[in-house]
Amino acid sequence: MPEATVAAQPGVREGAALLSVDDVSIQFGGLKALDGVSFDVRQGEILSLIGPNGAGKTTCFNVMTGVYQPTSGEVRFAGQPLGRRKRFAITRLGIARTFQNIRLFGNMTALENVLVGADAHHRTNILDALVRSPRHRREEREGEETAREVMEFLGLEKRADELARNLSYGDQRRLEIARAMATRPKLLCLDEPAAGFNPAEKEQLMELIRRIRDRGLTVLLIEHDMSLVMGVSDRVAVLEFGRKIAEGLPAEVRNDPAVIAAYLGTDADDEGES
Ligand SMILES: Nc1ncnc2c1ncn2[C@@H]1O[C@H](COP(=O)(O)OP(=O)(O)OP(=O)(O)O)[C@@H](O)[C@H]1O
Repeated sequence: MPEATVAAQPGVREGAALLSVDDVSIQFGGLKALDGVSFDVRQGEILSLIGPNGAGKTTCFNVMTGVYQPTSGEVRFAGQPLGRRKRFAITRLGIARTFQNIRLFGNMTALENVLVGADAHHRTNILDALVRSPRHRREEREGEETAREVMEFLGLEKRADELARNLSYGDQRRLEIARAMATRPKLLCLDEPAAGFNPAEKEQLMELIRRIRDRGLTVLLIEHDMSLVMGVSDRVAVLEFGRKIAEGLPAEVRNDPAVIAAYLGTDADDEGES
């Protein structure tokens, strides 16, 4: 993969805020899905966003990726307000995400799915594509290079020519991550990547998330599986009913009475593991 893919955001030093969610609220009819939420995702960290069902975690991702506009407050990426940028513009800025429910193109090959991600940075237009201009051919070549490198990183290189729908569940989940990584993000947002995984697969996923961070990416994780969250996160932020109720190191958060109460008084370890 080209060096720029893995480089840290220029001008953002390790540990400084890469993404800032600043007093963000969003209302759906009578429901405040997010209510004055603020937190930073620091350059180079793995931050987990946790909370009971309906707490607002996915809504937060949707606000960060241009799916929804906040009713008030602001999201800044590398110091720039996202404003009313559309999804593709936010992808180009360097934020990529996966979805809670797998969203692949089932009738396309694994490689073609990843190429969709790699295309995010293409500058050529339809005319370039029609006449197969040199720039278009160069972008295609670079896109394929990036896609194949990312697939290899995720151990999917042998699946490149298989239809996405024929891949195992675990490989489909990894393919989603590959597609997001092929957009060459600085911040990778993973929405419940361990859903449906057995303990061995969760271990592998933890290892993968660390390797992704070691490539220079910053990772924001939504996850219900507490052993994974506690095992992989540098810091954890907790939402409940659209409000942030805690933020800190994993050990601090797991012992926070408000967090324990939010998980209905059950041991946080039990959440999501049923
Ligand atoms: N487009 C929408 N229109 C109306 N309500 C919405 C919309 N999107 C989310 N909500 C509501 O906002 C609240 C927060 O939802 P969200 O999906 O962000 O929660 P979550 O923390 O991701 O939950 P889960 O862990 O179950 O995925 C929920 O009450 C949900 O029903």
